[in-house]
Amino acid sequence: IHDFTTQVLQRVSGTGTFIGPWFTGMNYLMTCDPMNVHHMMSKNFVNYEKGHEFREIFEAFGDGIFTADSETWKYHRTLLHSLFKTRSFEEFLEKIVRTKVENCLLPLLDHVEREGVEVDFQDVFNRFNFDTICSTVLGSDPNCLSIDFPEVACERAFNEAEEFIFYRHTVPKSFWKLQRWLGIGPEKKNAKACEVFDKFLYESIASKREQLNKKDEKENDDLLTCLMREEEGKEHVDDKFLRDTAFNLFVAGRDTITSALTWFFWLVAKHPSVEAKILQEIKQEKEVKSQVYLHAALCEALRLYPPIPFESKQAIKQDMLPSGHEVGPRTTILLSLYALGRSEETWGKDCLEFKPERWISGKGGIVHIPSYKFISFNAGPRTCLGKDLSFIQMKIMATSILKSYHIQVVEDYPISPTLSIVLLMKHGLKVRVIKRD
Ligand code: HEM
Repeated sequence: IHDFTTQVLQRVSGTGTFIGPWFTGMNYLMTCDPMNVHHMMSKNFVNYEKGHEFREIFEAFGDGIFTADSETWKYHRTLLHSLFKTRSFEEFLEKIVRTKVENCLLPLLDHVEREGVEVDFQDVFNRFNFDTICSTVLGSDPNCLSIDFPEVACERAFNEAEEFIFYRHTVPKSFWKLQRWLGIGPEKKNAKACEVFDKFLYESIASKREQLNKKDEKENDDLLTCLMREEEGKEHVDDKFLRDTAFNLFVAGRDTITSALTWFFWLVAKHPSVEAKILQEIKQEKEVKSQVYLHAALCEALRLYPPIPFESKQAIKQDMLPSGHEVGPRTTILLSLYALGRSEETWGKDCLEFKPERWISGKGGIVHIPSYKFISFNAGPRTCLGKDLSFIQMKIMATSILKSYHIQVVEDYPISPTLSIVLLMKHGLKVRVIKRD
């Protein structure tokens, strides 16, 4: 569907109207025009919100940052910004990631190599990231990543709840609402998954409160503890508020990084010259922040395969987009991040090629590309809050793996994207790992 959308948008110069059959009520304006993106995300930001319909579809997100608008969003944004953008939080995350790599990821890959078996890298990254996000947000590690690939109920429930959201995008509102009311079909499965995941979150919150009340907490730096400490006594900081914040951070931080790393490793496996250049850089640069070529290769993977392939916005008042399209109040606008990353007008004739070099300037630094063109981390006031942290984590993981192993994708393995709100691989990424000398 993403490639199809890209082709259609190219034919209509980047913006067009999509009207579903009359009974579906599905009328959208679709765009991948960077000027429209700049207009909606930055210049006239106040006129474009997520809107009520978005909140209905993304019900499981509650009142967290992803679905919030206006004052509620500002409150969440300021709060999370103050927690994320500190040196100590960056160090806390880096320590968690490095420990997990040393204690779990590398031993698991050693085992896989010794046994000579195939492994699904997407599953490995998903498990790694679930453990990492649990440690970062809740301060505890469920150990999903281990050589026996255990089935962890809360992780599975989270996967199901997330996959389900796409379903609500594809059927008329009245249809899913009826299914929800009757408790049947995918709605029933989703309600069960949410119940399991909510139980896990509420239990974690309760045990944190107990620790804080007893004042026997160790020096905990996890986000939930920081939030409880800083916002103590504020009326709205109840269990529901903490649940919603945690859920939003799980979605933000888990599948996005899984998606980015899975497509990155697939692209690197298909481009041996890129792999050789990354390895050469790893030998020279010990600090992840100085690895320019690896940074460029990750940006290139994110351009071609943006983990969040589309976003939706709703206009509040009548407006005119730079492309000349009129939008009325409550018009839903779908932005195809996927199509924008593959637009010939923005990226040139070689837009479909994987070329990290396009990100490197003559002076050897990273070329600055405005976020309304490289939109994988969103643009304007709602730019992703975890962008810098993501690069640190992805670079540590990519360096640790590539330094020790050559990755070989299983021949003829089917590679195609899922139909979901996050661009994962439908069949995972089956690989063999070969130890380097
Ligand atoms: C490769 C990794 C990542 C990518 C590509 C990415 C991309 C995005 C995108 C496209 C949005 C806008 C979504 C929307 O408004 O519908 C977003 C928002 C956000 N991201 Fe990320 N993200 C990544 C990792 C992370 C991580 C690790 C965190 C933190 C744990 C994070 C935290 C957030 C938050 C809090 C927002 C909401 C910002 C707001 O609405 O003001 N992200 N991200």
